[in-house]
Amino acid sequence: MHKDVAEVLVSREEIHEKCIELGKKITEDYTAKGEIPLLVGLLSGSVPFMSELMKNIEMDICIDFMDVSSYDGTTSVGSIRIDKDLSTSAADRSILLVEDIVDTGKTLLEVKRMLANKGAKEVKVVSLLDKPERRTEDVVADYVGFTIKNEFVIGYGLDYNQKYRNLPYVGVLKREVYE
Ligand SMILES: O=P(O)(O)OC[C@H]1O[C@H](OP(=O)(O)OP(=O)(O)O)[C@H](O)[C@@H]1O
Ligand code: HPA
Ligand SMILES: [Mg+2]
Repeated sequence: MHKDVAEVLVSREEIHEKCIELGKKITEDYTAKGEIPLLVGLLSGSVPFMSELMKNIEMDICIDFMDVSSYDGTTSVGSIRIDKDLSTSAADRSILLVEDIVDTGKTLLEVKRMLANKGAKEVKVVSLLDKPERRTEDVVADYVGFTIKNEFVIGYGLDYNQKYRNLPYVGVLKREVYE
């Protein structure tokens, strides 16, 4: 375990199993409604989860990425900045947004609004983690891997000041690292 991790919340094996389960459910749901989703990953946090999840979706999906940022250290700055927009047209597409975590919900709410403004037919969300205690916005993910307690987590895409994204598990960051 990394020296800055207080506790492992979700192991790499649990994430692996969850991605199989979520991929199966997403395949079934989209097959049933006859839609091919455009998977949109939010950079940078969604990268490890998206790469694991997409391998378990058995349809001819397309993928794209957006880069939006809202966090400085452990603090949500309240407004989001777009650093990279979609390369594909969102018009009339069934979009499945891929997130590492839904925390306050601000990022998700803004991105959902942007995609709706671009004419997306549907915007659903799959998130590896959900931290409902911190929610300030009325927004939910349609598919959730793990619901976690209100602690700052790192690993499997999640960072603290751009560090720890490569850890193969999700862990709680030791308070002494940021206090
Ligand atoms: O629900 P919220 O309170 O909006 O927080 C969740 C968002 O914040 C983090 O992204 P961040 O802006 O830190 O960018 P990153 O993915 O590059 O780390 C995380 O990856 C989510 O996208
Ligand atoms: N860890 C890392 N990034 C985050 C978190 C978190 O707990 N919440 C929102 N962005
Ligand atoms: Mg971040």
